[in-house]
Amino acid sequence: MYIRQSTEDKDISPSAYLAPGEAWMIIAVTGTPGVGKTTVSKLLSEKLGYEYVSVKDFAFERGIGEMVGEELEIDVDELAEAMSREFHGRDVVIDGHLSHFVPADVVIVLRANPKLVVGRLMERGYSREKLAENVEAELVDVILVEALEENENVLEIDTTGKTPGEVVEEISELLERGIKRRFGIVDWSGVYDEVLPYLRLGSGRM
Ligand SMILES: Nc1ncnc2c1ncn2[C@@H]1O[C@H](COP(=O)(O)OP(=O)(O)OP(=O)(O)O)[C@@H](O)[C@H]1O
Repeated sequence: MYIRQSTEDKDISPSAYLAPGEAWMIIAVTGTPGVGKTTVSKLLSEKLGYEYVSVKDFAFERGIGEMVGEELEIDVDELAEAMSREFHGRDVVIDGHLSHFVPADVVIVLRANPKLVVGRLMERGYSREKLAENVEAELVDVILVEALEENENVLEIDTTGKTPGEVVEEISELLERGIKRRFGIVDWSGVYDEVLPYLRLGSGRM
C-alpha cells in the first residue's frame, strides 16, 4: 500500500483501515442504483472534509469505457487502475455502483428496501427491464456479495427509514469505532411478494 504524512485534524481516526505508514483514506460508497449513494457520498465527503468523486464522471472525463446505447459501459480494471493512480495520497469518497472494484480502504455498501428502490427508479423513468434488473439485484444482495469478494473492509448500512444525515452519522460512527467488516444486517425476503410484479425472474429464460 502507500505512504503518506499525517492524519491530524481528522474527524475520524482511519488508522484501523490503513496499512502501516499509510495516512490517507479512500472510501468507496456503493450499492444498487437508487439506494442513495450520491446523496450520502456528497454529505459524507463534506462532513469528513474529503474530496467527492463520481465514478461515472471520472470514467467519462477520461474516456474509460464506451457508450452502449445510453449507458456508459465501464471497464472496471481500467477504472481501478486509473483511480488508484489518480487518488494516491488523497482523501476521497468515491461514489458509484462500481466503486467497490476500486482499491479502497473501506467500502460502504448502502442498502434500501427494494420497495423504495422500485419507487425511486420508477420516478426516474427507468425501463421495465432496467427496473427489474436493479430491484432483483437489491433483493439478492448482488453488490454486497461483489464488495465482500473485492475488499476485506466492508460496512453494510441500511438506509431504509433514515434521513441521509442519519445515514452519514451511522457511517461516521462505524468509522470512528474502527469497525472493519459488518454485513448481514438486512433481509429483504419479507418484501419479495410485494416487489414480485416488478421482477423478471425466470421470464422465458432458462
Ligand atoms: N436515507 C437516505 N439516504 C440517501 N438517499 C435518500 C435517503 N432517503 C431518501 N433518499 C433519496 O433517495 C434518492 C436517491 O438518489 P441518489 O441519486 O442519491 O441514489 P444513487 O444510489 O446515487 O443512484 P444512482 O446509482 O443511480 O446514481 C434521492 O432522491 C434521495 O434524496
